[in-house]
Amino acid sequence: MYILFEGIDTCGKSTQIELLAQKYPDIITTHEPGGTAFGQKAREILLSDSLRSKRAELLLFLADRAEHYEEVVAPNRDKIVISDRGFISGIGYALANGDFDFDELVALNRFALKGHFPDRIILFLTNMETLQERTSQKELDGIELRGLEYLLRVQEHMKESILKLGIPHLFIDATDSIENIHQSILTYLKV
Ligand SMILES: Nc1ncnc2c1ncn2[C@@H]1O[C@H](COP(=O)(O)OP(=O)(O)O)[C@@H](O)[C@H]1O
Ligand SMILES: Cc1cn([C@H]2C[C@H](O)[C@@H](COP(=O)(O)OP(=O)(O)O)O2)c(=O)[nH]c1=O
Repeated sequence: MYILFEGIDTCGKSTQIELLAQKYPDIITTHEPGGTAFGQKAREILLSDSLRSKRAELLLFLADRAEHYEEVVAPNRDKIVISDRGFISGIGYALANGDFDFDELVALNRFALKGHFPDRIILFLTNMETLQERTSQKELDGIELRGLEYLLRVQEHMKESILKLGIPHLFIDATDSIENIHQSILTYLKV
């Protein structure tokens, strides 16, 4: 089973994935961008936000996704693979960042994933207050420096995209406690 943990920066994805990985060592945990050797190189370029072309940025995230699918997801279809981010980030950040068309982005991501969209998506939904509080605790990367309003627009695009695509999902209140969120996820995944 291929599961995405999705949401904007600091919403709590990594914290929850770490809890699951500790409890269920057989779960394969990974992330985008940077889940492969190629992806690590792509991640450096992408997080520096140094590309002039928004299309170049999109295509580099798609190349990371294609390599990640080939190297990490496809060989483990018989296991539980949880990825910290995936194509919903791809669509959400691109829609908030430039004049891209939703259907075009879906087609490009379908191509990168060889038609294999995730089986489940868990989307963490945060708010401005929590976003301000948590981003103030960290050094922001180039994409995060586009601003908190940008990130909240990304979040809206993520939510709309999941609903439009009809992929089975769970929306999480990212402002809830770590333990409550953990229990909600265990119940949803029936683990
Ligand atoms: N439910 C929560 N309540 C309070 N703080 C949280 C919660 N989940 C995560 N955090 C804290 O918020 C910060 C970002 O969490 P993280 O899991 O790294 O988010 P993401 O992976 O989505 O960027 C970390 O300092 C983490 O300890
Ligand atoms: C996977 C992906 C991520 N991104 C962005 C989201 C993040 O700002 C950045 C990845 O940084 P990362 O540190 O992995 O995210 P987080 O801060 O949530 O731990 O790249 C895209 O713009 N498009 C994509 O397709």
